[in-house]
Amino acid sequence: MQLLDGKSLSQTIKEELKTEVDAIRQAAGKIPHLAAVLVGDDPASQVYVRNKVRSCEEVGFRSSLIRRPATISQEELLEVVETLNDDPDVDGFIVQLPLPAHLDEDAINLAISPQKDVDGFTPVNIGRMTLGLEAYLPATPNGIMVLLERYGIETSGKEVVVLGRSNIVGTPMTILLSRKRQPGNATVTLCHSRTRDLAAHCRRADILIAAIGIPEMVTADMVKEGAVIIDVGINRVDDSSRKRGYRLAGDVDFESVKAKASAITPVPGGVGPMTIVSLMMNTLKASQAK
Ligand SMILES: Nc1nc(=O)c2c([nH]1)NC[C@@H]1CN(c3ccc(C(=O)N[C@@H](CCC(=O)O)C(=O)O)cc3)C=[N+]21
Repeated sequence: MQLLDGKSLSQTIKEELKTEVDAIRQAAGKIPHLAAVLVGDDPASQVYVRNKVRSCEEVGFRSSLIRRPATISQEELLEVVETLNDDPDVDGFIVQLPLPAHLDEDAINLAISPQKDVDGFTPVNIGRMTLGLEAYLPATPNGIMVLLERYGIETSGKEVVVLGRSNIVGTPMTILLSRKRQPGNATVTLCHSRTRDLAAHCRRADILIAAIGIPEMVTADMVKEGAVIIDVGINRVDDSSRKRGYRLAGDVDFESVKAKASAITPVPGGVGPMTIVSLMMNTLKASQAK
C-alpha cells in the first residue's frame, strides 16, 4: 500500500513556487498577493485560513487576512468584496465558506470578479472549466488531480466513483476527471444521498473519491482490492483522550481500508495540503495575468 503523502508533495510544490516567486522578485516583477476574507470565528475555518496565510509566507507571496464579525450584514460583506475587486494590489481573493446562515453565499459568490476568483467558484470559471478553457480551477478537485498526476496514477479508462455532489468538490471533480486530457479520460460515477446501493457502486471503483462529510463512512467491505482511495473528508470527532478534545477523521475508515487499497490519502496530511497548494498556483497565475 502506498501512502499518498499530500503534505510532503505540497512542500515540494511550494518550493517550486518559491523558486518562481524569487525569480519574479529578481526581475523586479510583481509579487503575488492573496487576500482571504474570514467572517465569524468558526474554529475549523480559522485553522484553514491560518494554513493558507502561512503557506503564502512560505512561498514569498503577500497575503492579507480580512476578518469581519459573524454579525456583518450582506451589504457590508458585498462592500468588502467590491473593495477587493477594485484593489489593483490584490491579485486574487477568497471568501472562506461556510458563511453564517443569515448571509446569502450565492449572492456573495456572484459578486466576486472572475479575474480574481482564485477559488474557481464563480460561474465564469466553472463554465470555462467545463468547456475545457483556461480557468481558475477549484482548489480541492485540482489539488487531487495534481496529486494523481505527480504520483503517476493512471486515470484514463478507469472507473472513478465520486461520493458527494457539492459545488466545490464532488461536482467539479467529475468534470476534471472526465476531460479529454491527462489526467482525465476516466469513466465517472457521481453518488449522493439518493443513490441506491452506494456500496455496490463503490466496489466497482478503481479510484474512489470520498467527499461526503460523514466520518469513516467508507469501510473495507465497500472497497475493491487494489483500489486507489482519495479521502476529502476532514471531520472533527469527539475524543476525550486528546488534548484538544477531538481528533480529525476522514470520510474513509483508514485503518480497515488501507489493507485493501493500492494507494490511499491520510487525514490529515492528504488532500488538505494539496487544496492549499492549488490555491497558491491559482494566485501565482492571477498575478501573471496582468
Ligand atoms: N472559499 C473557500 N475556499 C476553500 O478552499 C475552502 C472553503 N472556502 N471552506 C472550507 C474548505 C475546506 N478547505 C481546507 C483547506 C485546508 C485544509 C487543511 O489544511 N487541512 C490540514 C489539517 C487541518 C486541521 O488541522 O484541521 C490537513 O488535511 O492536513 C483543510 C480544508 C478549504 N475550503
